[in-house]
Amino acid sequence: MSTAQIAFLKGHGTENDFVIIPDHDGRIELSPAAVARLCDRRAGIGADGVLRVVRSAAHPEARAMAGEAEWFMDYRNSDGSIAEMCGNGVRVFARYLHHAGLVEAGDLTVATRAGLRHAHIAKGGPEGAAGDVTVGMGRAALPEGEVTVTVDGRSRPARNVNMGNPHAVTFVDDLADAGNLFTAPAVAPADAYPEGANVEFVVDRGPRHVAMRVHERGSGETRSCGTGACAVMVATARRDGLDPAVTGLPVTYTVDVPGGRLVISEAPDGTVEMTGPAVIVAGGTFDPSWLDAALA
Ligand SMILES: N[C@@H](CCC[C@H](N)C(=O)O)C(=O)O
Repeated sequence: MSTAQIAFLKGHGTENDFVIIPDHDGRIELSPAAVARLCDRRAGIGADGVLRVVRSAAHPEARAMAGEAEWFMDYRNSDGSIAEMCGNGVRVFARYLHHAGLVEAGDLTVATRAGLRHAHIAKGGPEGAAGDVTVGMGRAALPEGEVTVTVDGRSRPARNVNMGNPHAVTFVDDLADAGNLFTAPAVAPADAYPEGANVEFVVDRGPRHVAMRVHERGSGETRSCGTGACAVMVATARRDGLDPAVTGLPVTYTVDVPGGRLVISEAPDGTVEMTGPAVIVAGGTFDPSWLDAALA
């Protein structure tokens, strides 16, 4: 790492928060330990994850998408691990691009490890309020097979949903039943999730309205998870006997998370779309030698 100061911003989507590192030409090497230190809420900047903003053409994993998406979202969990996809991250990534003057409000396409994601940045409201960002999240895959989630010695059936990344969705009577989500709930069988799982606990709030808590793989309990909320929407719709591919009608749910509210729809072609807020709250610089010293 060079000794030049590194610029960062801090942003969140329904309080799923990120350190954003603009690295347009792909010059910054972020080791897992450096990511974990940046995300440390006491010894670092503090976040659920890192969004490195790189031109697709400058990143080997995204070069093939450069013709369709100028920007690649290099997402990392707070423990430094890499995940395929981050739904709130795409909204905050789009907000950053707009905030930095790199894109106009309206439609844009973002390259991610799960492929291309199409987003729409709504024009801001009155008095400078930021508009919501909508993201096309692709289709949910629903692998067959029984899955269980165990908390405090009690096992519950769960639905295996893949939104580009893996989720186990289970229904509870009370969100407190999820217990302490700082540690990962046990999910079985292990071979249903060879790469680990994000685990969502869901309660009903009303017609087509649920609330959830989540333990995120690689980040612990977070205040929101966009892919998790989409997995919850699809699992809840199927539990409610609703499948847009069968009825030919789209279905929409409101999903409350501890950090806010997301609105999620599934279309008859199976594509899932999520709308919610995305905010940039601060920016600054850090000296990379701080990371080196901290990690030495
Ligand atoms: N917070 C994210 C999901 C981030 C990735 C996840 N922890 C994983 O490892 O799959 C979201 O908003 O989707």
